[in-house]
Amino acid sequence: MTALLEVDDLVVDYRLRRGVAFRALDGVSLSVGPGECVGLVGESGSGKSTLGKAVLGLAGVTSGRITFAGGDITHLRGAARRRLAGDVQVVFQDPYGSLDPTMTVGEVLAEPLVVAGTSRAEARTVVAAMLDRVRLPAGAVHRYPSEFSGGQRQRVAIARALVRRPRLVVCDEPVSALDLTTQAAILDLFVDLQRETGVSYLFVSHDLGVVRRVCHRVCVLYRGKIVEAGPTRAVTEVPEHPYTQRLRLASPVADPARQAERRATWLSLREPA
Ligand SMILES: Nc1ncnc2c1ncn2[C@@H]1O[C@H](COP(=O)(O)OP(=O)(O)OP(=O)(O)O)[C@@H](O)[C@H]1O
Repeated sequence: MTALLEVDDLVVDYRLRRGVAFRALDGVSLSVGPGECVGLVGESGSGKSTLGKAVLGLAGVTSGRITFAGGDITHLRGAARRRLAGDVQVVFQDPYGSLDPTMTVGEVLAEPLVVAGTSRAEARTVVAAMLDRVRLPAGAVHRYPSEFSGGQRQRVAIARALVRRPRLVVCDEPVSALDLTTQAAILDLFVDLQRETGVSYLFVSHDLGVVRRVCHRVCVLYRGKIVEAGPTRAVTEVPEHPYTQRLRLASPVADPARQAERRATWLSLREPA
């Protein structure tokens, strides 16, 4: 499979003060294929968000290369970066990262379409269909993000990310702030949307249980380096690297009692197709 996103030997240094830098990513390579969901897991501080930011052009790259659909986007800025927004989108942990609280949901969703040249009438139709897809009521267009629950607000953020039909969405801990039942519903939505649209995800999470539910493959990041990568089932069930094993111990996946409880809750919450 030809990769949609390719990250090759990426190094990101944060400059702390004059002459002192911190290496947040140290030679990271990974790829995401079309229609593929690749998980990036690791404990806090391992560099997950930094990788997401580098792909989005929000973190400066020291060395290495990021290519998207065959084009080098490593240092893309300005108008070229804005053009890429049609193809590469993001869902943050905090929906307010992408939702302007002063705009109604209808305005939030229509804005990227209108900016891209869609007529207002057509944008209204696309927005209505998008709201239906993320299972929000049509009346949501007139309401403000602050008038929704955290889970509903995340549905708005997902709709906003997908409204221009991007090819890749960077999902940065998109369910971490939600309770378990809402997490399940939102993760199911990610899976369904991926199947319906063929979009790819780079899915960042500290929780092996979360990536297990959505991802085809998983990469494990430890202190800025990928220490293990492979099919989701292999990495989450029989991890080889000691760090992944430790990560698994910290995850509900590892505890049979909690795993059974969690699985029962999640399965019972699966919405009918
Ligand atoms: N702007 C910055 N300036 C300096 N250091 C930073 C900056 N952003 C992140 N770091 C450092 O880089 C490392 C990786 O941070 P990053 O946010 O990518 O980790 P993470 O795995 O996403 O963690 P979390 O799950 O807590 O968000 C951390 O040690 C962090 O302190």
